[in-house]
Amino acid sequence: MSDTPFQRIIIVGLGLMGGSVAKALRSRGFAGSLVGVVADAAAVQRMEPAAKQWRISLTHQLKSALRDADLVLLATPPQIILQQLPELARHISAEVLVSDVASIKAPIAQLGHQLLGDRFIAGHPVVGGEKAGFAAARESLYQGTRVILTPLPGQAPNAVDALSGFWQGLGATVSQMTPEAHDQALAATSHLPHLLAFAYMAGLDDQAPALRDLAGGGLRDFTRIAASDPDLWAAILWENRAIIGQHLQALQKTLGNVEQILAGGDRSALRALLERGRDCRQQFQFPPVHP
Ligand SMILES: O=C(O)C(=O)C[C@]1(C(=O)O)C=C[C@@H](O)C=C1
Repeated sequence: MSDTPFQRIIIVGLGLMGGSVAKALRSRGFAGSLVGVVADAAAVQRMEPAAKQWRISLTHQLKSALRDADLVLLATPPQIILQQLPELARHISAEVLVSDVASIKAPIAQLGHQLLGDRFIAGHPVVGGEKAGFAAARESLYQGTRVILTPLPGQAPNAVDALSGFWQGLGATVSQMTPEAHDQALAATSHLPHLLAFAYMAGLDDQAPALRDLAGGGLRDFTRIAASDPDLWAAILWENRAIIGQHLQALQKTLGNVEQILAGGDRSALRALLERGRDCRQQFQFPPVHP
């Protein structure tokens, strides 16, 4: 990691995603300066011992941190990124590259480009976990995973290359698409599955006292992501609500179909649907499972 194009990196938000970037950088030998911007003075105090172990300097003042940076990585929830971008734009110098890790791209890319022009390249490492916070962050999180960058067409190729090189240095494979295509695809592969897992468990709430000791790994695996942070997911789902609404309509059709199959007693149609589901799943290339 000594060959990273950036030597002064600021990570805004040291939760699972930002914390994992910091730990990955240090464990791969990054010797430059690493500053973590956290919410407030209490967070600085609370996180100081853990941050020290990873040679991360902490501050809660974004403005003063920005003085000394060549890469600023926004790793706060999307609703916070949308609030932080204007402050960033007011204080940042011309040479700094800014990126983010949010699951939703169109509104962030739009505002980022509007405020920072070529200096902003939106990004999304397609990996995460239901556990939040710096303690849950892992140095291996990005190893073998995909990072999607959504630059403007023709945007400064040097900056895009530098950011790609940064993520590749952490073990990721980098690709590019438009923010709109990203949000359309991720609605199906990530956002709707989260919504369904949360909604399914919410629907079981009344029966939970009777069912709680009767679940196996099936329910655990199907709903693991319903253990994720509701604030974070409310923001992601809200920002992508129009596209998710379209996907929900398609899903309702599928479920209506299943209902008809069951009501009509069409066992071979049921089997065919399940087979189609299994075969479809086999086409996906999932990221590595981390312990
Ligand atoms: O593994 C999980 O718990 C995740 O939620 C990861 C997951 C996903 O696969 O949907 C969620 C959001 C991220 O932006 C990317 C990946």
